[in-house]
Amino acid sequence: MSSATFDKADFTPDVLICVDQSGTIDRVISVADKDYQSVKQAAINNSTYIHISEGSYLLPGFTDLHIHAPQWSQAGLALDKPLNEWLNTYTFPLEAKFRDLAFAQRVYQSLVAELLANGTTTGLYFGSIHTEANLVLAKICASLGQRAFIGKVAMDNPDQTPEYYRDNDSKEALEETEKFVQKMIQLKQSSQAEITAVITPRFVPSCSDETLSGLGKLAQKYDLPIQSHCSESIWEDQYAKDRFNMHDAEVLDKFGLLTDKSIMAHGTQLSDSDLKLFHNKKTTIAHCPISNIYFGNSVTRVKKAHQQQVNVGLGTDISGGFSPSIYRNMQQAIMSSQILTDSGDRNARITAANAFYLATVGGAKALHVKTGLIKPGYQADFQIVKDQYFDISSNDPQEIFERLVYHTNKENIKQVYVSGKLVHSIGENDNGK
Ligand SMILES: O=c1[nH]c(=O)c2nc[nH]c2[nH]1
Repeated sequence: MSSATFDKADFTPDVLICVDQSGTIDRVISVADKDYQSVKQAAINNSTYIHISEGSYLLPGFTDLHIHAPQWSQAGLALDKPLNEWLNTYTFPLEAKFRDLAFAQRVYQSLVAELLANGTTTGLYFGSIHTEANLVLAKICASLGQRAFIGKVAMDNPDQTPEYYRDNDSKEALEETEKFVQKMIQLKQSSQAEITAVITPRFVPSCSDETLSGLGKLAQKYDLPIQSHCSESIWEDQYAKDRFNMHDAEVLDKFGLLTDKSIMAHGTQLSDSDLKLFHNKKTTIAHCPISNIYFGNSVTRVKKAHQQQVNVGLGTDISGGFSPSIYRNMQQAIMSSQILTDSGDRNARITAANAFYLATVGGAKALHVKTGLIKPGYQADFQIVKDQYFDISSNDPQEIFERLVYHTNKENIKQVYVSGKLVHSIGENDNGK
């Protein structure tokens, strides 16, 4: 199953999906094609054939567009305060601990394994301010086989960050960011892993003007993705207006931080004109529907953004969001859009097919990776998912699809592949049958 369009998921039974040595989908052969049997037999003979049994389905892996890696041990805790109090009370003290690399190793190993087990084959991560701990995360993603985009968090504004957890000044924020970028380039070359550095101003309140501007220039110099938060709560939206007399999105743009490689989390407060700016800049929104319930003060207008041709993907926002599962976030995205509809935005409701598109195609477009679809030329990022209600429910393809969106949990995700490589497995494939 994969997205045909924003509104429709495709279901293709009885196909052979051929993956080449580099982990790219080479051909998708239908049972009606004349070489179906011979290609299948050749794969059985050389032991590369994997059969997906009745009641299980092959789906593209998911992209999680917003993960705060150092907050993993806090997931499901401490969600009782508004954003700025939450940051100062719980989150900055926790992130400050990542100067301890042994602690970073333990937490990051657990997080990346958990995300893979939940079907997330590509992750876009905020690290902490610590260059070395962020490299620990990169090495773990490389060794566990997840495609990863990772940012050293830059935050130097003494008015909005505590002394114990900030870059000392703009010079340090920019130098450490550049050092991280260069070390990631070296690590990518030596490991051949799919890892990329991301320019990461935490958000406008945390950063001085010099840092915002310097980071915009670094993104341009190295042609890198950018991630931050934008208009994520009433407080944060108002902060930009008070400091710059501009919308948050306009501030980010002024500093060169809205590009076609930018992914801005949340956007609950984005106005129509902000969406127009996102469209013009080809910037993506990382929609984090669980987190928005706690911090967003509103529901992100996904349907409106889509209508204004703004790309949208999904994020768990660990730990503003408590769940590492993109399935759980697809469900919440649909439920939250119903609340928006009930509040008077009549066209706001999104469907299961829409949510699945965000989790697959939307995320892949944001990061300019060829994943999210099961088509020749795309990376073989797959999850094999068992429909736990196959025996007792309708087996109409559309209903199977909706059931998978609503009921899949990590126990049902049997195998996960990134670029054709098995990165997670529970249970057996019935190879050769
Ligand atoms: O959900 C969020 N989590 C964070 O860590 C953060 N920092 C700034 N803004 C944020 N929002």
